[in-house]
Amino acid sequence: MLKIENLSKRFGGLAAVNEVSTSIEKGKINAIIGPNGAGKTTFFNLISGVHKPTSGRITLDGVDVTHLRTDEVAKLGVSRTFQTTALFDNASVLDNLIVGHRLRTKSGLWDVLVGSSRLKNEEKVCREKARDALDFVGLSHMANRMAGDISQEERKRVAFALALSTDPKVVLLDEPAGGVNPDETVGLADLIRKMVKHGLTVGLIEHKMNMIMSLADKIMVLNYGEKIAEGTPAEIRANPAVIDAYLGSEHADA
Ligand SMILES: Nc1ncnc2c1ncn2[C@@H]1O[C@H](COP(=O)(O)OP(=O)(O)OP(=O)(O)O)[C@@H](O)[C@H]1O
Repeated sequence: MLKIENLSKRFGGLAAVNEVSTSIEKGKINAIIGPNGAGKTTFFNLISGVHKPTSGRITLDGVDVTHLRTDEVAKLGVSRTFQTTALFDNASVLDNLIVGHRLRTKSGLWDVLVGSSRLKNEEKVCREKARDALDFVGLSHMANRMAGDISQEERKRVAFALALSTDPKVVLLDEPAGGVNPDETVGLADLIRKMVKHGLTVGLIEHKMNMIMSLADKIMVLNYGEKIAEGTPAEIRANPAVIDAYLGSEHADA
């Protein structure tokens, strides 16, 4: 699905991502783990067009997407969530989703000024997509709640809904279970499994090792920007380099 070849990103003298080659495999949960500052979020930022790579190549189903902008990558089917879910706290959950969707599918100013039929149609589609996404993540009953009044776990679900509202093929989830309790983590893991069951491909960054080990089909381990291992959960758990760099340390949460 996504093929990443020799991908690097330098910030000044720092190689945040260094010559990483891997793939995000279709219909699978592809996890990325590693210590704080290992380059995991930067890796997602490169794939989703937030940062331009210093070198390397990214292809999506054979199409070169290396230098595309975020909105262009989103239109081709790559969507993502962020570590912190920025919502408009004084707007309803549904309105947050509608605005989020519009930001990703915006009509031109001309459409807005003349109230074109394209815009009206887009608005209708947008509202339907938002409701479908809310339903998928189990928050239909929260549609009219103020975003500022919902729990951290519900914010995480809204983040999933935002990512799903653009009909992606691949969803990149950056610490989806950060800051939520163990029971809620199980619920979010179920939701990730449901995404895959519905045909989505998932990229997953997470520090919660129980969650990663039970969910991932494959795990890539980054350390100081470099890929130090890749394999099944069982292979990764037994890999001495990974234990040394990450699993044996205090970084990985249960
Ligand atoms: N925009 C930026 N400008 C300069 N340096 C950056 C930028 N983004 C990330 N870095 C640096 O790149 C390195 C990798 O950071 P990144 O956030 O990708 O790590 P991470 O593995 O996601 O960490 P965490 O688990 O803490 O989220 C860090 O040293 C970070 O300080």
